[in-house]
Amino acid sequence: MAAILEINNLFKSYGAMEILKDINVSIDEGDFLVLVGPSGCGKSTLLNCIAGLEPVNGGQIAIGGKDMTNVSPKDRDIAMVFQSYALYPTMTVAKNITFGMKVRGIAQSVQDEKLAYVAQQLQIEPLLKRKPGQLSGGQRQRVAMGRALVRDPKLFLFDEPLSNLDAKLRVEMRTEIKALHQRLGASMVYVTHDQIEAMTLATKIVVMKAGIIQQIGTPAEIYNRPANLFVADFMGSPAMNLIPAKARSNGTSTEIEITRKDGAPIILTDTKNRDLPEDVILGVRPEDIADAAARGGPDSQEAECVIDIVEPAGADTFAVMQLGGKHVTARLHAETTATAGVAQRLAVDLGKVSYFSPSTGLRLN
Ligand SMILES: Nc1ncnc2c1ncn2[C@@H]1O[C@H](COP(=O)(O)OP(=O)(O)OP(=O)(O)O)[C@@H](O)[C@H]1O
Repeated sequence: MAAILEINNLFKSYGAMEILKDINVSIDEGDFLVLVGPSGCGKSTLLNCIAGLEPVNGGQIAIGGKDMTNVSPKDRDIAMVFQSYALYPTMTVAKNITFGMKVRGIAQSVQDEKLAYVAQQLQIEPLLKRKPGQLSGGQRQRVAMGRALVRDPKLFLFDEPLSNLDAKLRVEMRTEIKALHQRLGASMVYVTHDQIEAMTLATKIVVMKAGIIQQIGTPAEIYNRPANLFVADFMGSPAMNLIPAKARSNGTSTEIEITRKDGAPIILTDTKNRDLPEDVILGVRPEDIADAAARGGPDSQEAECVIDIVEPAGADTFAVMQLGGKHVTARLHAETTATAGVAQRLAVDLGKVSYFSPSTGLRLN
C-alpha cells in the first residue's frame, strides 16, 4: 500500500534559524499521526509545511503518492482545522460549511447532500441556521471540522484543535474525534503538546524536540520502549521515574543497585543477562512499582523504602520516596497501607523497566 503521506529529508529554516532538521515520516491510509513535543519544537511548522502554508528549504513531501513539495495549498488535496476555528462570523453554520464548495462551483444538490451527511456525522443538525457567535466553543470546533469533512480530502490536518476548550470538553471532543476517525477511516495528522491527547488518539506518534524527531512509533512502543531520556520523561503522567543506578552482570542475570535516602543500597536482580555498562539510568513507570502484597508479574523484585509523601488521587494513591537522589513516584492501589515517614515493602516489575545511558541519554535494552 502506498503511503498517503511521505516526508523525506525535510529541512526548514526561518532566516538563519534551522527549525526542522532532516524530518523523515510516512503514514499509511487510515493512520492517525500525532506530532507531539514541547512548545517551540517545530510541530506547527511541520504541519504548515505539509499544508503548503510554509515553503521548505530542502526535502520532499508527497501526498497520495504525488510530489506536493512545491504545490499550492489548495491543490494538495488536504483540509486543515485550526485552533482558532477560523469561521466566518456573518455566515450561518450551514453557509460556513458549504462556502468552500460554492466557491469551487459544486452543484447545489451535491452541496446539500454533503452538508446533510457531515451535519449528521457531527450531530450539528439543530445548529445549521445559527451564526458562530451563537455557538459554544465545542460546537464551533465541530463546525470547523464539518468544513474540513465536506472537502473529503486525502489528508486531514489538525493544529491543536482542542486547546481553546475547557478541560472537560477537551476530553469529550477527544473521544468524538477518535470516534470520527474510526467511522471515516480517514488519514489524519494532528498537532498537540498534550501527551495524553497523543497517546489516546494516535495510531502513530512522532515525538519532537528542537526540530529533531526523537522517536516514531505506536503509542504502546513510545510508552513501553522510549528511545531516550527525553521521550521517557515527556510521555506519561506522572512521568517515568529515572533513577541513577549501577549495573553488574554475573553472566546469567544482572544486579541493579540503587541507593536509598539513608545511603543503604537496594539490590534488585534483573533475571535477564543484559549487556549494560556499570552506570545506567533505570527507568520505571509509576505503575510498575506496587505494594509488595499486590506484587505484579513474575519479574517483580521486592525492596523496602521509606515513603516521604502519600497523595490519594481517587482510584490510585501516589507514594513519593527518594531513590538514587531522585524523587520517585509509585502508583499504588487506593487501599494501600503506605504512610508518610514509614518504611513500606514495594515490588518493582523489572520485566517492564528501561535502561538508559547517562552520557548519551539513549535507550540501552
Ligand atoms: N514565521 C516565523 N518566523 C520566525 N520564526 C518562527 C516563525 N514561526 C515559528 N517560528 C519559530 O520556529 C520555532 C518552532 O515554532 P512552532 O510554532 O513550529 O513550534 P510548536 O512546536 O508548534 O510550538 P507551540 O506548541 O508553542 O505552537 C519556534 O522557535 C518559533 O519561534
